[in-house]
Amino acid sequence: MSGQLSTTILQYLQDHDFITDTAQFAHETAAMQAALASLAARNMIVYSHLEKEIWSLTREGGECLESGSHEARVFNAVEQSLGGLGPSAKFGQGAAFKNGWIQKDGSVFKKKVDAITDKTQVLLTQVLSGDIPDSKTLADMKKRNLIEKSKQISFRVEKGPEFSLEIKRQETDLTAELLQSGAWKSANFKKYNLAAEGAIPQGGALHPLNKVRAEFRQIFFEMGFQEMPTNKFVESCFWNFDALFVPQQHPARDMQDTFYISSPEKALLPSQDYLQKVAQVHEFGGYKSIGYRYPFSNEEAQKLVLRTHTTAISTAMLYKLAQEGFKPAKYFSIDRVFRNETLDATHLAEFHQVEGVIADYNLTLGDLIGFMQRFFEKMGVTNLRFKPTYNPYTEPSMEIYSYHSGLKKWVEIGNSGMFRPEMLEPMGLPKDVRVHGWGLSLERPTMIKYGIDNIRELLGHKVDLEMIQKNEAVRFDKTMGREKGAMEAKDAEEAFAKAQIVN
Ligand SMILES: N[C@@H](Cc1ccccc1)C(=O)O
Repeated sequence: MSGQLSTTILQYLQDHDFITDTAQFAHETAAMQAALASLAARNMIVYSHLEKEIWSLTREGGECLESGSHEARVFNAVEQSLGGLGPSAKFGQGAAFKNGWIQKDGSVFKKKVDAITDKTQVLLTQVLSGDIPDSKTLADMKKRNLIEKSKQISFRVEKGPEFSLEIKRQETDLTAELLQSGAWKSANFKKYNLAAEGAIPQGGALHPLNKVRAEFRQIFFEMGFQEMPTNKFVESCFWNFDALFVPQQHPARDMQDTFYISSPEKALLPSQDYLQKVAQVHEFGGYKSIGYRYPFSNEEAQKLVLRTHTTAISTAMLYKLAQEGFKPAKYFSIDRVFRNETLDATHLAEFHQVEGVIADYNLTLGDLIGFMQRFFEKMGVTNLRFKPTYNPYTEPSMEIYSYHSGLKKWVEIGNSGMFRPEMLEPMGLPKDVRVHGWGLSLERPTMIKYGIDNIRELLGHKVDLEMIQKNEAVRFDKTMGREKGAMEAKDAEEAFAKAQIVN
């Protein structure tokens, strides 16, 4: 509280009982209000707002007050030179003519009278002192941009029940000292300000990707899936490609598509036995396959990459499952993958892949289609179609499409398939075990749910931390279409229809 101003107010009230208008103190409004609010909180004063419309001079008006009106300046300059007058020459001529101050003699201006009274300047002085001229004159001055109307806030103040000249210290806390000394009996306690806004708590906030990830995880857990350990970004080409029966010449392995690691230079290879079997199936086939018939290179298999899909982890998990003695399993993961993409509003060089794998005896393509329908239904996407496609590691393979009612077309939302025998049998999985797999990106549904249309606002160095902090903790309207009041199935379907896998 500004002590000086408070003292002035109290002093004045002591002598006068009330202040009709604090404008008389010519003090800044905000400081005045703060001082009054503080005194009022102690019941020392009572105050109310006054709002007045006042006329004040514009910058131009101020200039005219100082150097004379435009017309007076024209009058004074005529017969010498109007050149130095600037815009005043233009503005003032008309009025100087109208006032009968000047006349035109051929092409030159001449004075018509000897002396003038600058009425405009006089009026400006009046306005400044609060002496307001008649409304026609006011309107005229306003039109000439000399004066403007503004609001002035001031206050009416009177003594309050606790009025005194002395501002007593107010206690904010009941302390042990106050209690022990007995001072609490006479102490003056500061009132709680229940209308004060609390301090914004410092703390972390969940990123939208984390929130949507949590929703996907929930669906997977509900459906009996176990989470795969995806906590490593670097993979060998063996696990990222070879074990998946991706030929060593496949375009996806090109530098343009995949980030290679230069140091360390080499990864460890898996067991000699498994490596042999994988090399064998690439070179010569087996399990009713004719293979790719090229010389398999261990060096190529040992190269290190930033994993291009989490299917590398699924593959290692399936291998482990085979080693430990096969039991039916359902695995999922949601984690980061890297691809050497051209960056644009919907593509980054890294994104998160949602991936699922189901391994069981004698699964069919029908089982996969049925499962996909149930899986996507949990997210509110009910209208699915499947289109045959090609993946080196699945056969058959299906792109998953959903009808986008906004775009009025079928849009790809995921990729899926049944892993090939060339991939599964070298692992030692029983022959009648079939494995479903599918994947989609986490970014696309998140962008749709949170209304973000540029991926760079979601991930990377351009992310606005405030956007993350201010995001709702819970989206009541946009959950996966399961709870009451959840996103309309149609909207959810549309949202997910946009969630295309980046492949
Ligand atoms: N790995 C695939 C997704 C997929 C996983 C498993 C089976 C089929 C497809 C991708 O990156 O798009």
